[in-house]
Amino acid sequence: MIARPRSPRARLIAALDTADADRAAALAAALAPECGLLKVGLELFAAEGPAGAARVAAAGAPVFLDLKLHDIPNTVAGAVRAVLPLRPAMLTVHAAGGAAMVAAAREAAERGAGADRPAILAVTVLTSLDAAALAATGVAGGPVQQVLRLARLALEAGADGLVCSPREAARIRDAEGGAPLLVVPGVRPAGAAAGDQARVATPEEAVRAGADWIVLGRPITGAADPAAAARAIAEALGA
Ligand SMILES: O=c1ccn([C@@H]2O[C@H](COP(=O)(O)O)[C@@H](O)[C@H]2O)c(=O)[nH]1
Repeated sequence: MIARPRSPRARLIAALDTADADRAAALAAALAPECGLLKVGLELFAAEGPAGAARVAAAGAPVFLDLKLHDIPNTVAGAVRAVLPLRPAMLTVHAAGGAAMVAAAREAAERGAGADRPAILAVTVLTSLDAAALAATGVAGGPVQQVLRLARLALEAGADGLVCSPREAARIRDAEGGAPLLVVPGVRPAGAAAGDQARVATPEEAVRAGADWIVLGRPITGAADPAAAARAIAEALGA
């Protein structure tokens, strides 16, 4: 399983959100030397399938397969088995799928790949949801409470780590300690547009709050020079 990052550059995960495999491959080639991992998400996977992910992996950096699996345990276990040949370093499931589903994902990964398995990360509360949007889904108590509740559930069920916003990272560290891997999207360099992200902070704030890895998409891929944008973020973290 993937080890914690040892340098500012290694902390950086570039999200390659595009439906175009040629563009994803070009971004991957430019960004592999500048980042710890390259993230393949729903957009590329829905458009190009495992072949799209394989083109990103060909750039040489470990791949974070951010599929946010959320289904009955048997189906999630099958999906985990199906993506193992891509050898992802990280794979996401939704904590809201419940303890049995998270446990099924972990077991399928272990059985299929042994020590070489991907880290199973549980997404807590999407960073695009503010308190009002979360309340509208029927969840009372606000994002922090819900993140902490889902974090405990997922870790007890066998998740290796969590996906949360930078706003909850420190609270998770207080509650769960240093062991869980913490992957944090909703990160914006000072002055960058938040877009649809609701719970955001800067890269430096996210790392100070306890993030192991930070995920940035549009601030990197939307830049005129994505490699330079990634380098600037790593430099701000002390590279
Ligand atoms: O709660 C979550 C979980 C995953 N993501 C993913 O991270 C990137 C963020 O992209 P930006 O362009 O930097 O906003 C994207 O791929 C999401 O699917 C997230 O944002 N929030």
